[in-house]
Amino acid sequence: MIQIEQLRKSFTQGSGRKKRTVQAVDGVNFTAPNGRITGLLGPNGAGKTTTLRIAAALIEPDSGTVRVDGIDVAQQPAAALARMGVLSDARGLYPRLTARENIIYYGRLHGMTAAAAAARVDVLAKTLDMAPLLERRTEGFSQGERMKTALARALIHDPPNIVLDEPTNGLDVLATRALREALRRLRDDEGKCIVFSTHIMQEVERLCDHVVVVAHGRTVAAGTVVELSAAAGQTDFEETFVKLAFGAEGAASVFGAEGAATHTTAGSAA
Ligand SMILES: Nc1ncnc2c1ncn2[C@@H]1O[C@H](COP(=O)(O)OP(=O)(O)OP(=O)(O)O)[C@@H](O)[C@H]1O
Repeated sequence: MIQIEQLRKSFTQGSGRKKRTVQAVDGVNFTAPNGRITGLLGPNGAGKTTTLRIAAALIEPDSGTVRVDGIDVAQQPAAALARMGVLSDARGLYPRLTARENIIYYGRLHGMTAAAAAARVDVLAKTLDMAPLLERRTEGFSQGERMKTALARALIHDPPNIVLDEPTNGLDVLATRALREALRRLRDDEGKCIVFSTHIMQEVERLCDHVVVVAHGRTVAAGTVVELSAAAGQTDFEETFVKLAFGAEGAASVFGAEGAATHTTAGSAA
């Protein structure tokens, strides 16, 4: 289970008169239980990646907490990461290693024995339907093949929690469907807690048990697709999302989403 409470994070850019503070995350809250797929849905710049980077102990929050199975990520990052598989947008693989070698290497970094890592690769190859890829060097892999290998690598230590940042980016329809199928299997057969971020409504409608809508760095709504649509008084989920994420000015704001989704304050002159 992943619990995020009152998360805040700002970034400062430039210096002197050009100094700007971007409030990337400004009060994100949600709980992602085991055996469920939780979608973090928000427009560009809403703070999804920053939230997931904090959850994965890649950056520290200004305030707020992330707990993974009760473990505070900021206080015990290694213990939390041992219980978490993270697929970020950087899917760097070692090109000269085969898919199997790439995956096993991460298992060894997690302290697994060679035999345990090898056995786990065979299980993952079935779950992710990637057995034919295993002995190929990853150099020249397609986006879908890279994604599967990176996901297997993230899951090598059999973590109960899985965090994916925009996992379908760059995938075609078949690769996207294969990923969805794999995530459903991980939820249904292994009871994993799965959290993924996206700005694609159809992704959320097809896959998520629970949706957390993030806008302007904040959680603005949470529930099932049906609950959110009912609360917004809409039958169409795209309309629901626009209403929840952009409010009454909805459609007009969509075109200014980048600016509308963050709060910037000019810094004082040095
Ligand atoms: N390292 C950084 N330095 C400065 N600003 C940052 C940094 N990381 C993120 N931001 C800013 O914080 C805001 C939130 O960014 P974030 O990447 O978390 O949004 P997102 O919801 O993942 O967006 P997208 O869907 O476009 O990937 C954006 O305005 C972004 O420019």
